[in-house]
Amino acid sequence: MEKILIKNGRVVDPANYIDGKKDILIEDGKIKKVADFIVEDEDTNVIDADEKVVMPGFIDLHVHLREPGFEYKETIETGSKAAARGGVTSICPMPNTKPVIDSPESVKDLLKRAECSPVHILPIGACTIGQEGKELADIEGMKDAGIVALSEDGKSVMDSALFRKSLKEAARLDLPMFSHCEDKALVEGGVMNKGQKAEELGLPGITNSVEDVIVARDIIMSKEAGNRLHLCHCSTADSVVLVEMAKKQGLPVSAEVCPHHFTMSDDEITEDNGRFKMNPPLRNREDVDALKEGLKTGIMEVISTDHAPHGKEEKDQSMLKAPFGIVGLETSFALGYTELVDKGVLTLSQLVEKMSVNPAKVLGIDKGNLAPGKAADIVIADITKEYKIDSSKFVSKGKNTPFDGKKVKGRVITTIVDGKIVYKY
Ligand SMILES: NC(=O)N[C@@H](CC(=O)O)C(=O)O
Ligand SMILES: [Zn+2]
Ligand SMILES: [Zn+2]
Repeated sequence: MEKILIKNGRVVDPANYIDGKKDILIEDGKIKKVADFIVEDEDTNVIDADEKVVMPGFIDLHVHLREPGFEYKETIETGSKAAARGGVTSICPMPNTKPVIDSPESVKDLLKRAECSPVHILPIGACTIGQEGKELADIEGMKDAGIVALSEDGKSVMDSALFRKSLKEAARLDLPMFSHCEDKALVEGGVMNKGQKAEELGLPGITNSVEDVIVARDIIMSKEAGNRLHLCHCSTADSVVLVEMAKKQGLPVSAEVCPHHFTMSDDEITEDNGRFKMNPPLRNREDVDALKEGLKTGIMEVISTDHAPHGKEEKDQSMLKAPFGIVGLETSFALGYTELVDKGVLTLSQLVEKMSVNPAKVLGIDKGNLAPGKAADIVIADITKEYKIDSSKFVSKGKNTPFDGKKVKGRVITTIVDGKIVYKY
């Protein structure tokens, strides 16, 4: 296998308290050496990373790949290539495909399909059969087949007694539960955040309580069941309050924030168009500020995208009709760098913690770390030059983003997975 030497880059590796100029030698898919100066052999591929940052590859805990069943929106191939383009070296696909990933056979089928992927694919299994919320799935069988977490994402398991059963299985099998928090009955047809903007556009609103009551329920129920809980796409100020409360009690609770929720508030929605529609919705400024503060203080530990590709026709219509969801794999680092690091909310090292180190901790996997001996999952990025997000360049089939044309900094230049270059700008 090719030897790679990454020279002169600013290595940002918070797991090893490193933020400074280093060379990294990669051999046999692993990190061989990290030092101030490494001399290359003749047969080494040297990557000049001068003025670039070198980080552990990002791990995205929340991605929708749409295969099987909705290949017109995305396939495993296009979604995983989008990940590579975004510097994301491991992705966790959610089970809301058709059929749903709810059995050992469907997990095995997914992993077989995933052989085409340039990045690691770590599947998530559904809590209930068909995500119908009626009957518990074969969780143990799915664990044996290779799932890394459980989630009913797309909805909550609204039957609390059934949810308790899945939490107990999660605890028994040591699988984290990834909760999509949404009280279905409270949605009442809402399509965007309830507030002045929704009124202006004449659209039905989604209140914060839709999320908050299930965040509270899931924390309380996980405390009783003894499972690890990871709260998906937190969007409200009170989610942050509740996560802080759980942490103060020492509960194994983690929470993620998606780039769109810390980048944009509902007052920035310019028109009634599906590209502004996702679940949970873009919230108000106070919520956005609370999420940023939560990221800064460390209450919110993970940034993941909830990459949710949809077809052009589906999305290019009123929010009343368009499906929920926006893409994120190819813009997450740029939005994180631009909105959080460049604006002084986080250091670059803290951003890497939230995109690489902490997601690995949530899963309990040995990644997000550039020490010698570790797998060489690495991203090299340029954080100096400003550019505009251009959705027509996305390799994802989904072009549905509200950030087209947005000026950002933070461009992924090279992505390496297990010592192999899988993307080059
Ligand atoms: N986030 C979304 O708006 N949509 C997701 C489902 C989900 O993450 O809940 C999807 O699968 O499209
Ligand atoms: Zn969700
Ligand atoms: Zn999702």
